Amino acid sequence: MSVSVTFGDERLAEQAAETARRLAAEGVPQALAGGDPTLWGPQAQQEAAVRLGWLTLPTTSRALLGEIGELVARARAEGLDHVVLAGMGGSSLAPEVITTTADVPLTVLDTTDPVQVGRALEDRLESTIVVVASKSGGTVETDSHRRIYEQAFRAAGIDPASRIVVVTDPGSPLEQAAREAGYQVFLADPDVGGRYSALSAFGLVPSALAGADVARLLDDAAEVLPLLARAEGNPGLDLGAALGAAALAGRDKLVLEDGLSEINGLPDWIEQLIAESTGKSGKGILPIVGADPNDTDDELIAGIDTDGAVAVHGPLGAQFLLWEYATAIAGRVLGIDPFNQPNVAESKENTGALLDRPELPVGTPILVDGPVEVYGELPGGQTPKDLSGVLTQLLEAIPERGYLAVMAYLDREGAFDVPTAEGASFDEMTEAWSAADPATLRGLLAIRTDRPVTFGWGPRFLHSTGQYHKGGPQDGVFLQITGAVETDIEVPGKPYTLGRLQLAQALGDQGALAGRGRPIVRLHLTDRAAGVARLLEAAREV
Ligand SMILES: O=P(O)(O)OC[C@H]1O[C@H](O)[C@H](O)[C@@H](O)[C@@H]1O
Repeated sequence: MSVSVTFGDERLAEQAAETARRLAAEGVPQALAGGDPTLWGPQAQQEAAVRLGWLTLPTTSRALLGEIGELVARARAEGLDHVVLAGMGGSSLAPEVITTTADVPLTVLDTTDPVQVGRALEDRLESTIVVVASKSGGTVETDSHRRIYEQAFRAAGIDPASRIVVVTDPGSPLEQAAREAGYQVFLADPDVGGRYSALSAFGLVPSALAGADVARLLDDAAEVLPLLARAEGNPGLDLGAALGAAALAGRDKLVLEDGLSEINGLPDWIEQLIAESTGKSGKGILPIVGADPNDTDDELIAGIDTDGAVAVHGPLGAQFLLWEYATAIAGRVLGIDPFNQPNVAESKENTGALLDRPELPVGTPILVDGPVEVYGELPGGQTPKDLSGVLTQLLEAIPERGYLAVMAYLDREGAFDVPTAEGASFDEMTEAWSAADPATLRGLLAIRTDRPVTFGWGPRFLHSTGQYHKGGPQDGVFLQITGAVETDIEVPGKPYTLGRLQLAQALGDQGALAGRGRPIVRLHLTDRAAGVARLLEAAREV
């Protein structure tokens, strides 16, 4: 196995080398590899003391392999061939990369979209096994999924205890509920934060059930371990020094490229790791996924097994550990605590308060353009005549070093349901999917500006880039998209439906962003399919 960090940019290589030398002289690599919690200053020390367990996971997680193997064998013997993972952020992003890279199917539920959850429920319930994964055990989305699946299994005459497996931290409310219900429980290492948990039970249990070789993942990570205490020839130090030094020098937009890499989807996982770890106290590195570089001077291109100003080569297990270590190093360089997420709770609290109200305060649209209603206040105060005018005004409002974030509280797989002509070629099908996919908006807007345009699915991004949006540099402009719900799903035992929760999540985050004075507009699609089509059409007219 070869693991390396290489530089395609001389200036960056020099800055990184200088920073790495300084860190080595301070004894940082050795101290980090040894789990020293004092590296991020006195304020971070208490949290860091219980957040460095990821450094030993490549060896400690091996103890889980026996029990995981037995679970996999049982699932196979019982013909449970549909693996569903309910988990947000760090509790699902790693398994998603592991299984897409291994090319094995896993249905990930990190959404409150009723259409998307409904599709999963209708898919092979009789042979479904659900992994409910939540470190805290209190995450509302995951709690809702558990309740919904319990009811669905019971209604189908299936004992939920034979189909629900839980991954959580010891002592969490989910552990208690799971024990009472008789579910199999995997307890994760509590000294590992969510976004650092790829090589813990959170990454391994669902991935193994789906058919990925998780022992191999640990082997590949274990090979990196001995390098991490080194002052020289330490790829984690080189990467962390590069990320930190570049950001300090103003290159704080991190374009993640994975070109023809065999590792599939790692940028989505890195996005959470970097955004939540660094985006706070008005500082941070903004990860940009799925976008072409703009060649601006605040951009840093990082390649995963492909070229870049900095490039990281190595198998997936090694990549996980390297990026985690590098993020901790970058945190030290930037002077932030890489283990907390101080602003995530705000939107959640807003959502909770909104759900207590009899009606959600949606407001009155300032403009209606066919199937798209526009809510909020446009920067500049004037209301344009149509949707493309709205998009133009948002693009014009992006500050010099800022960005536009598109946040779609919609069904992330909906585009694949679009009817395609019989006998359509793959290219024709791709074209049809792209024309029905809200994510297509990102690229259409990106070509109208040289500022970064990011795209996130709500509420998934709330557990990832949401921290950066609220805690990082206050130069974002925000575009929310919500959609009408035709068939809603009740959350058993709760006074809300998924649709209401989803809308409350959008409004809760809107409140947090608007409260910071950030420009934010919500587009509501009164007909989802027609709304996406109109939106993409309007973006082409900008
Ligand atoms: O695993 P859970 O406790 O359910 O948490 C899932 C996610 O929730 C929060 O929003 C955190 O900011 C994330 O870092 C975490 O990954």
